Amino acid sequence: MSATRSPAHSPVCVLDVSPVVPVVVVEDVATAVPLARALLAGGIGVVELTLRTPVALDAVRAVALEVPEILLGVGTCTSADDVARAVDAGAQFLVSPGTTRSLVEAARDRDVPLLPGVATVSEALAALELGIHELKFFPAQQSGGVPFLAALRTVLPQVRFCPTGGISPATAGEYLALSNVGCVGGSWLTPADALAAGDFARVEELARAAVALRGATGAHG
Ligand SMILES: O=C[C@H](O)COP(=O)(O)O
Ligand SMILES: CC(=O)C(=O)O
Repeated sequence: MSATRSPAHSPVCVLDVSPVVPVVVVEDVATAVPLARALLAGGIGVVELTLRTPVALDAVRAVALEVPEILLGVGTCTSADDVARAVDAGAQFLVSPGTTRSLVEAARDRDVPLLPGVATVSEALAALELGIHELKFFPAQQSGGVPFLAALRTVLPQVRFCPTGGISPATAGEYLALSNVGCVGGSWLTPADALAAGDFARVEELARAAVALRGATGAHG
């Protein structure tokens, strides 16, 4: 089954949909649709389903068909084959922990935005050379966190980031207050225990709290 969905127009809109992009590891395909609906109910209009489990592509297909209102990303794309499989399953944008020319070209061939990861200035420069200005900063907390991104504002003002990795509700606001951060990524909105227990009310509640982070960050620094 190949889902047909409109691709997101550019990674710019991916960074602007929500203060937090939920990064989800789906262990049981039956949780995919209810978790996507819970995120939407809590005010989060985007989800990144990672290619880290055997059921991941089935989950993407299910959400693409049954929750068309949510902007659907597929993460942990590490090869051109992953890109093809993700787009065939219904991905509207793609996320990768790193940046390679083959990933960028594969995504462009399919006309689907890619949010590729970088963790150093040289990697960010290489991405700029490939024409990409919207980047994932991964793993964010482990790679220098807020001070690193703050330092980049002066030397790479043309780049905007979605920091992901090790971010929590307690630290997300510091990232969101930076002018070069569009949104943050994190797995805390869809905890494994809540998904296993079918506790989608908790997912909705976590989504609601994540939406409120934007208002709590104040002016961009
Ligand atoms: O693998 C890391 C994910 O992209 C983010 O996960 P985390 O929010 O649990 O650090
Ligand atoms: C972590 C990350 O960047 C991904 O799963 O795509």
